[in-house]
Amino acid sequence: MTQDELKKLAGNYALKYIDQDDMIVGVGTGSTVRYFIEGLATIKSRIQGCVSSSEQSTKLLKEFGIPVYELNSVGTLDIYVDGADEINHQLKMIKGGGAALTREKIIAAASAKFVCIADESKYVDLLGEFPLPVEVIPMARSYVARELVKLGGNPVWRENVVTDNGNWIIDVHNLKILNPVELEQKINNIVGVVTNGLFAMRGANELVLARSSGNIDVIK
Ligand SMILES: O=C(CO)[C@H](O)[C@H](O)COP(=O)(O)O
Repeated sequence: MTQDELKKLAGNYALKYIDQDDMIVGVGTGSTVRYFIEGLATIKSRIQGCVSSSEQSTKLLKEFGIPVYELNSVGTLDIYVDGADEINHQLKMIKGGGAALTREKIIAAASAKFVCIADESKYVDLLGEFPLPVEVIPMARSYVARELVKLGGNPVWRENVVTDNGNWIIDVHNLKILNPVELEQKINNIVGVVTNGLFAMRGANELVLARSSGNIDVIK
């Protein structure tokens, strides 16, 4: 199966988590989530709506006629479904390839359960081959980059990308992430960093993993 077919498999499988009527579902961003949203559209009469992690997902949800709520107007969400750029065996992730990491992290924090949907290529032993995205306040870009070098990384500014929050992204290459929780905290402590793409303090609760064979494994 192609990677795209596997993403679709994982996205569709996650509909099983919509197991009550009138749920408000947290949705992430990206090509795997796109399939989840397409699936949600087929059961939209059963849900109340969604909280969205990006302008891109909001647009798609609205095109499908799915109501989109502000996070501030709802309580704790039962479920948040999102993809990942890398996920390890402890279900800690690198996210932010689509530059939506900050809103994704906020909704994940405000949800009781985080279900990650991914194809097998994302499942890794060690995080860090995928460059770690860091969202920064624009005026802090070069200061933050110098601090990231001190942590052993090779920061590269993702030019021409402005996040939904009006900020910039630095991708940090060559990090061997042996302690994701510690690194997440260290990077978040650099002044000018909004957040970084390590989802380690709050990882996923379950991973819906589409194996290249076409089988789905649910890893908890
Ligand atoms: O973190 C993300 C966006 O900020 C995405 O979840 C991540 O990039 C995976 O995307 P895709 O499903 O397209 O491979």
